[in-house]
Parts: sequence; C-alpha cells; structure tokens
Amino acid sequence: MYPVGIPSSVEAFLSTGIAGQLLIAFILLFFILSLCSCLMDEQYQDPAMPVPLPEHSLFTILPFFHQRFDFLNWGFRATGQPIFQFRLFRNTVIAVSGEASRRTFLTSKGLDLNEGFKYLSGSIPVVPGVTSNITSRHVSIVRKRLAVAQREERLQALIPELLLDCQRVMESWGVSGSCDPFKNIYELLFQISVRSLTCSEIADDSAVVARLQKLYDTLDRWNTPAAVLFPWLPSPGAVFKLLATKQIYGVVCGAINARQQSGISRNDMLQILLDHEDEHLVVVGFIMGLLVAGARATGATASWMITFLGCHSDWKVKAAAEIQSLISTHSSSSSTPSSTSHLQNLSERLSTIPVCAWESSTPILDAIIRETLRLAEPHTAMRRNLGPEVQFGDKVVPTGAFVLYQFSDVHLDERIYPNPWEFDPGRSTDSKVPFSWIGWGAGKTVCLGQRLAKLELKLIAAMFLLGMDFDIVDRSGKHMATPPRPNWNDTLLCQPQNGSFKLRFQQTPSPRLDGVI
Ligand code: HEM
Repeated sequence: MYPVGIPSSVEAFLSTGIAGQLLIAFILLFFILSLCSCLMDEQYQDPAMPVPLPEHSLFTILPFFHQRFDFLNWGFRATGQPIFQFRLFRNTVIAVSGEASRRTFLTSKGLDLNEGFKYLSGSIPVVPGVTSNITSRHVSIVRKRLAVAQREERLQALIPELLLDCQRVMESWGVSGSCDPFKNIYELLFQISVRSLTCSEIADDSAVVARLQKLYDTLDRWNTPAAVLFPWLPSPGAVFKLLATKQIYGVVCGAINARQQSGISRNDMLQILLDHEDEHLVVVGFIMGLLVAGARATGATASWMITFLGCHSDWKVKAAAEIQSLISTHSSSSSTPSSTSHLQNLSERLSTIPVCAWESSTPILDAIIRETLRLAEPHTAMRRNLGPEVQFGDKVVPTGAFVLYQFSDVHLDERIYPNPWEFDPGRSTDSKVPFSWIGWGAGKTVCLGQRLAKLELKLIAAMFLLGMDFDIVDRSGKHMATPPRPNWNDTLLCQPQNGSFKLRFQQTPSPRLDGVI
C-alpha cells in the first residue's frame, strides 16, 4: 500500500534530506505562483486595456527589477505598442511612452506618486509601527519644512559648512591619485546631504556618517523583488532591510534625544524641525525619508557630472572660467589666504559668493547639470491610479493600476536630442515638444529639493574645477576623451557594469586662483 494523506506526506517530506526539502519547497512554490499568475493572466484580455506582454507574467519580475531599461524597451518592441501592461503578481502595471502619454502621465490628477513608489520601489525606509503610520498630513508638513530648509538665508548659512565638508573629504583622498567617482564622489555627496538635512551631531562625526551610508546601501542592496512585492514575507531581503531601517531609526532618534536633552540650540535642520515643535514622526520622517531622496539622486548626478567634465576639457575650461568670474565679482581680492591649504583657501573664497549669484549667474553650470540629468538620470516615474479611470489614447488605465513612465523615452529620443548619447551642454533648449526635458520632474510633480540639490552640485563642481586637475582614465591609465556610456539598467547610479574607468586627480597647488586670490 502507498502512504497517502497529509500526515504521511509530511512524514515523507521530513525524512528527506535538507537538499530534498529545499527542492520540494521550491517546486511547490513555483507551482503555486504559476497557478496564481495563470489565473490572473486570464483577466488580461479586455481590448480597452493595454495589450499584455507576450511573456508569461512570472518571467517579467526579475527583468523589471534588475534590467528595467532593457525590459521596458523590449516590452514596447515586443508588443509593437506605445503602451503595454504586465503583472507583478497581484498588481497590474502599465508602461506608457510617447508625447501624448507623457503629458497625460505628468498631469493626471488621479495618478499618485507616493502610492506608486510605496508599492513598486520599496526604497523608502519604513519602521513598522512608527514611520508606517505617516499620513498625508505628516507628508505635507515635511514638504513645508523642506521649503523652509531651502530659504535663501538658510542656504547662505549652509554654503560655508558644505564647502568645508567638501574640503575635508577631498583632502582625505590625498594630494593625487585615482578613485572610483561612484564611490568617492557619492560619499562626498552623502556627507553634504547629511549636513543639509540632519544635524551637526551626526554630520560632524564621520564614523556615524559612514555607518549611516552603509545602512542606506544595505537598504538598496536588499531591495529584492521578494522584499518589495511581499514586504510581509520574512525573506532575507525584508529581514535585512528591516534591521538596517531600525538601526537608521536608532541613529536618528539618538541625535534627536541628545539635542533635546542638551538644551543647546544649533543652526541646522534638526533645530528648524524642533523649533517648529513638529511631532516626533515628522522629524524622523523628514530626516529618514529625505536623506534617501536627497543623497541618492544628488550623489549619482554629481558622480556623472564630474565624469563628463573629466572627459570634456572644453566644458571644464568654460565652467572654471565662470566660477573664477564669480569669485572676482563677489570675493575681495585683498583678503589674504588664511591657510597654506589651497582647498581651504578656495572653500573660504567660494563661501563669500551669495546664493543669488550661484543661482542666477552660472548659465554654464546650469547647462552642464541639465545635460547630465538628461543623459544619466535613470528614473522610472511610478504612479498608482487612485481613480477614476485614466484614458491614454484609446486605452484605459483602471483605478488601482500602477503606471510607469521611463525618462529615457524623452531624454534619449533622437528626434528631440540628435545623437542622444553624446554629452553636449551646448544643445538647444528651445524644443517645441511639450515636457521635452523633465530632469526635475514636471506637471503635477516637481522635485521639492531642487534648489538645494542644484546648489550642492555647483559647489562640488567649483571645488573640483578650481581645486583639482582631474580627468577620466581607462584601465591602462589612458585619458578617455569619450565618456563611458551611462547604464540605465542601474536604477540608482546609472553606473556602467564593469567599473572600467577611474577619476584621476591632483590637487592644484594654487594656480587656478592666480590673479584671483
Ligand atoms: C540631483 C538631485 C535630484 C534629482 C535629479 C531629483 C529629481 C526628482 C524628480 C525627477 C522628481 C519627480 C519624480 C517623479 O515624477 O516620479 C523628484 C521629486 C522629489 N524630490 Fe527630487 N531630485 C533630486 C534631489 C532631491 C533632494 C536633495 C531632495 C530633498 C532634500 C529631493 C526631494 C524630492 C521630493 C520630496 C520629491 C517628491 C515631490 C512630490 O511629492 O511632489 N530631491 N525629484
């Protein structure tokens, strides 16, 4: 007689070795998932809805997370349509492209950014029972405080501190050498983001900053499909993310408590939040959430901006001249250098330039930032349709569905940007195509931190351009006149896969400021 029934099956399962148990568990899981997604695939066939992908929905999950740029482009090619749908388990996801869809995507009232990111990105750190309780009222207070953080007087006070951070971090690299821009410049941006968005207790302690960066990196590394799609499942990704988030929360709460207990008032972001008597949830949400938004995007952009400049000496020269002219106009040439350190003298001179000059008298830097964002901002905008149905051409996006728009659709469109992979800040910016440049977002959603981000990028550019000789070299140390191609499949940094280039630098003893200082 064959053993039948659940108890016998369990017994048989337990008597198999661990390898056998894992194999059986995997086959069972695969079977259940296939069954579920087959049942869900059946609901697809409504002609008013966007056409589904030819692939089975189970095979879309990994490419969506790991090869998003290739996957979405493949989807448009495979369906032959400018709009298509696929499944991420229970979620219907619709990818759109083209001018008309871009306009609808960016302007439709019901398409919600926060809901889109919450479910499909998984990049926002959530402490269960704490930051999971953040409501739209808290979010709107966080936005108001971010506006306060970017008032002119606040930014002016921040400039010397950010420049000092730049000087300190750049000096720690040594007088000359070569480094990975996606490591070193990213670290530098993390430091100045911590300075801008948290408090001096954290920003002054380089060990704590390094620990925080490591914890945020852990969140990124473990942002696996299972952790994003089934956050309630104790997958390794979800567990590591939870542990890292709790530690970040611990660091932030530690700093808040220390400030409150000390009774000492300081001139930083935490103080602004405490002086507004914001609830704990707002203070924590501001710091934890905006560090993600701020440090990642600004770090990636700065790494690419310096990489592009390192290959384009013509733009390097133009930008350096622009900053030299700012110094000559706004900084007294009679002041004697206070230090033998060139980077310190430079940071002191740059500190005297007013915010308004950085904002309105730097067209070359503006063009360089704009072109960097066009070419190397691997953003896929995500929304959830909170209702009612939205019409994209002759197709309907139902309430509850997720919608994606990848920025490459417009930023790498050769009809708008001839030779789109070429870095050319001199490109014409007067395209008649609506929303033809969306580097800071557009329509209903624009970046609320762009004033701070632009200032940070300009300060870093100035420290590099006047403080260092730098260029980009290949593995054999040869100067690269053509920049590496951004890898849009890397959704965080756009970093090319093989790390085949380096930033070569040498601090200038002082010649860049000859005649100025
Ligand atoms: C170079 C750096 C940055 C870039 C390229 C950038 C880009 C963007 C883009 C494209 C969006 C719109 C996203 C979408 O439509 O899906 C956005 C939104 C946002 N950004 Fe930035 N960002 C940068 C830095 C920052 C910084 C430093 C902060 C805060 C300190 C920040 C805070 C935000 C916030 C809060 C939103 C959401 C706006 C809303 O909810 O309406 N960003 N950013």
